[in-house]
Amino acid sequence: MKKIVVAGFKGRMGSTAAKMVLDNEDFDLVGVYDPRATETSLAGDATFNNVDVPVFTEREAILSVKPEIWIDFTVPEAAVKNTKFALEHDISPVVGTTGFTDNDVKQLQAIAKKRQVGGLIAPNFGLSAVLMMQFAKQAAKYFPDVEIIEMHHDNKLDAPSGTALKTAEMMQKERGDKPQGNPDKTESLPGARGANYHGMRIHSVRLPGLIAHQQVQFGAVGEGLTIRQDTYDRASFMTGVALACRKVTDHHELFDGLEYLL
Ligand SMILES: NC(=O)C1=CN([C@@H]2O[C@H](COP(=O)(O)OP(=O)(O)OC[C@H]3O[C@@H](n4cnc5c(N)ncnc54)[C@H](OP(=O)(O)O)[C@@H]3O)[C@@H](O)[C@H]2O)C=CC1
Ligand SMILES: O=C(O)C1=N[C@H](C(=O)O)C[C@H](O)C1
Repeated sequence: MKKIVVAGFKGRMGSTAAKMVLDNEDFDLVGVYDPRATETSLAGDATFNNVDVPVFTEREAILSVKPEIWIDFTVPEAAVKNTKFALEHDISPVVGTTGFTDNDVKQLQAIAKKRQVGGLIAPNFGLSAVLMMQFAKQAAKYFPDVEIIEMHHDNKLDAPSGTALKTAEMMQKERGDKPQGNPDKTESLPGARGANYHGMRIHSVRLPGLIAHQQVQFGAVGEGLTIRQDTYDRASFMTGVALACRKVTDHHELFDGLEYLL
């Protein structure tokens, strides 16, 4: 049984992940972490079947339960520190928190390499999203004019989404830099053309009722191609999180994307 700790266990994703760990016979939930938690155990919390799992508010204290895997769905400032802490204590991170900079990822990969600890940072654990990114990368080679429209629930903190940024990065490797649209364009409302990533435009929609959705829309002379992915339930992310928890300890480096473990 893999001993797992979940950081951000009160959040939308953290609570879903903690329940997935509890429900999986290959996994043992040895603790949950939130520095602002006031309870000391999950016993008494019906969301988690009243199981007696310790609640930690201090990172150091987590070492007492000897976790092998650290699942993280928190906020970027906390997640970068948590991932560093996990790697430095030979705990394999499985991180879904978005908002890591390229520099954060490089520094954490260096620590993982030095300590020979396996881990994963993935902006999206949904298989449909991983495929959408790969299809978009393929298409960008032939259709360099492209815009990303990502759509999320209105409680989301970061924009653009981690998935949109990763999609743009992957497409940029194929198409390079290319300004799009009319060079003489004007914007009577600032931001009307969206964020600019090496010439590609990214538009972030935030609405109640949505979970996570993305459309990658390509245009060329006389034709167009749209690749769309929809998340209808956060449970869909758990296939990828569980897969990562099973595989990550077989490795000795920190991967940046679920595709490296598929
Ligand atoms: N990779 C993927 O597939 C997915 C990634 N995400 C990403 O996961 C992250 C979380 O999303 P979501 O669950 O919707 O957000 P929520 O706001 O619902 O949850 C975030 C949780 O983090 C907790 N938290 C805040 N600060 C800390 C800290 N210093 N240490 C530990 N926990 C802390 C919050 O607790 P408190 O209430 O006490 O502040 C809260 O419970 C986001 O970055 C999001 O983009 C989301 C969906 C899928
Ligand atoms: O905050 C979310 O909800 C999601 N965040 C991730 C992102 O920023 O890409 C993954 C998914 O889109 C849901």
